[in-house]
Formats: sequence, C-alpha cells, structure tokens
Amino acid sequence: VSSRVRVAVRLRPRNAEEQAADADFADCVELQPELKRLKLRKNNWESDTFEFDEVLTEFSSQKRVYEVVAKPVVESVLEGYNGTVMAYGQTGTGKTFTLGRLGDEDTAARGIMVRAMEDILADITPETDTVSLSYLQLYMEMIQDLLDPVNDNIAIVEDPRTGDVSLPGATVVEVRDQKSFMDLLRIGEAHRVAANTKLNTESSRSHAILMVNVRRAVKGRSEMNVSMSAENGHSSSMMDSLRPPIVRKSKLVVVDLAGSERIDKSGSEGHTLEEAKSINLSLSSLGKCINALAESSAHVPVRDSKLTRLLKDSFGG
Ligand SMILES: Nc1ncnc2c1ncn2[C@@H]1O[C@H](COP(=O)(O)OP(=O)(O)OP(=O)(O)O)[C@@H](O)[C@H]1O
Repeated sequence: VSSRVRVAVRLRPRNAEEQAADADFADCVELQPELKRLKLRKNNWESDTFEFDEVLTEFSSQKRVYEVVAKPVVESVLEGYNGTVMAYGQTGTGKTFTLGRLGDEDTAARGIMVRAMEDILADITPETDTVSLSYLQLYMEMIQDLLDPVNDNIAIVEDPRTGDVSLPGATVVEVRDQKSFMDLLRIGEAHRVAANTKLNTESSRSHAILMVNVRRAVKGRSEMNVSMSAENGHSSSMMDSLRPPIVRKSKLVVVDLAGSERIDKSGSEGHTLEEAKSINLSLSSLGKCINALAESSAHVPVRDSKLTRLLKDSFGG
C-alpha cells in the first residue's frame, strides 16, 4: 500500500427535487477531476479548494469507483494485510449506494461490498483458504449483531500479544460463494431496518460494519522454517510433510458511517441529544485517528470510541 490513508470524494447526480430547488448548485461546487480538486465557491470573490486522492464526478460508474477506491485495499487484504474502506457523508449523499448496492437487477449497479467479495472469492484457493464474515451495527456505543440481532451488546476483545481485535460474541459465517454472501447481506440489511424501526431511529444514525476475514494457507517455505530445518539437520522435504501449513490471516472492514450532518444542539434533547453526542464522539475520534495515520504519527488515539477501538487493527499495515 503506497500510503496509509487515501481519500476520495464522489458527487452523486442531483435528484429531481434538487434540480428544481437548487439551480445554483453548479455555481457553488466545482469538481476538477484532473487536478483531483474540489472547489467550493462561497461568493463571487471567495472559494475554498480541497485536494483529494481521487475526485469522482456524478458520471463515475460503480465499477470505476470500486477500482479506484476499494480494489487496491482488497488486493492488499489478499496479500495478507488488513484494510478498511469507509463511506462518510450526510444522509442521502450515496454512502449506501456506493458500498451496499447488490445490483440484482443490473450488475453494473453492484457496490463495493459485492465487487470486493467477487474479487476475494476469485483469488482464493477453496481447498486451503477460508473467507468468513461478521456483519454488525454500532449504535449509541453498543455493538449489535446484524446476523443475530438479539445479540446487541457485543464486547470488543484485543489480544494483548498480537494487538488483534476480535468480537468473540459475534456470529461468524463462512462464505463459500457469491450467492451465500448476497444472502447474508440481505439478512443483515433486513435486520438493520427491523432493529431501527424498533428503536425508532433512522438507519443512518448507526454505523454498519462488514468484517471479512480471509485465512490463506501460505505456499512455499518461510525463512523461519528454512533455518529450523538447517538447525535440526533434517531434510526440508521431511520437515515440509511434518509441518502444519502456515496460515496467514487478514481482514477487510467496510464501514457505512452514520450520517455526518450536524445536529442542531438547541433543537435536540433527551434521546436525540444522546444519539447525536455518540455519533459525534465516534466520528470525531475517527477523524483524529485518520489525521494521526495520515501524518504517520506514532500514536493513533483509538481508545476514545468503540468505532476506533474496533478498527484499531484494520487501519492498515
Ligand atoms: N451515484 C449515484 N447515482 C445515482 N443515484 C445515486 C447515486 N448515489 C446515490 N444515489 C441515490 O441517492 C439516494 C440516496 O443515496 P443513499 O441511500 O445511498 O444515501 P446514504 O448516504 O446512504 O444515506 P443514509 O445515510 O440515509 O443511509 C438513493 O436514492 C440513491 O439511489
């Protein structure tokens, strides 16, 4: 992976309502994809310019978005690294469209999750490698299992030795083919809708987290094994047959973040205020971690929220 954090911006097409109401939009927002810039015009004289690793216009296809945003991450996961893809933006900006579309009726519409799994399943060796997943939602600092929603207070466990983060309480399902993966996504999405109806919240007030674990048998001898066989004086072919296969574990995490809209503090009270505080907590601590990673800082402050604790070993590397 060339750099630890890459940021792309995607502009979705305006819907009919926006086209009617907001005719000045094009005067305010200008994408400069060749320069990888986005310009926000404040008035006739002033504008702010933001630089991105990728600028995707309203004409960018789902395929192109996958290729520039997620494919490099998926490839590094297949090579044994952990990686994360996150979508951030206000409600209605296209996070779920970009990540979660199944593309049942039109394969060109497939989102990042579906395309990522296709690439993973195409690359692994089914006889020796396994792919499994958990699907969760994080709401008000509680982790709920979207594959078994009664399980709604899952603990995050960190291995003190390896630093690996795991959720022993979450359902883990092995994925053997694309169809079973799509079924799991559908089940998770249905549970997400049902759970949020029960809590009387919009789905966009929670973070949805898909964790894909890849375990691959490593071919060939590692350096450690070569020196081991030399020390013992055994022939390496004999050692090969006695030695258990080396398994390399890696993880792809795809996060559909809660809507980033600012909640009017004066108008929010009780439950809504608590909810807003918890979303702000996780998004602001996520922001701090991303800044620390982007600056290659030695200290990444993951402790502040469940979201960042959960992502600790998935920030790349
Ligand atoms: N690139 C796009 N091309 C065409 N339509 C899009 C695009 N992106 C989003 N849309 C449409 O815009 C609407 C809002 O998108 P979506 O539901 O993905 O937003 P969201 O950011 O996930 O919102 P929420 O936070 O409420 O879940 C949907 O109707 C979706 O189909």
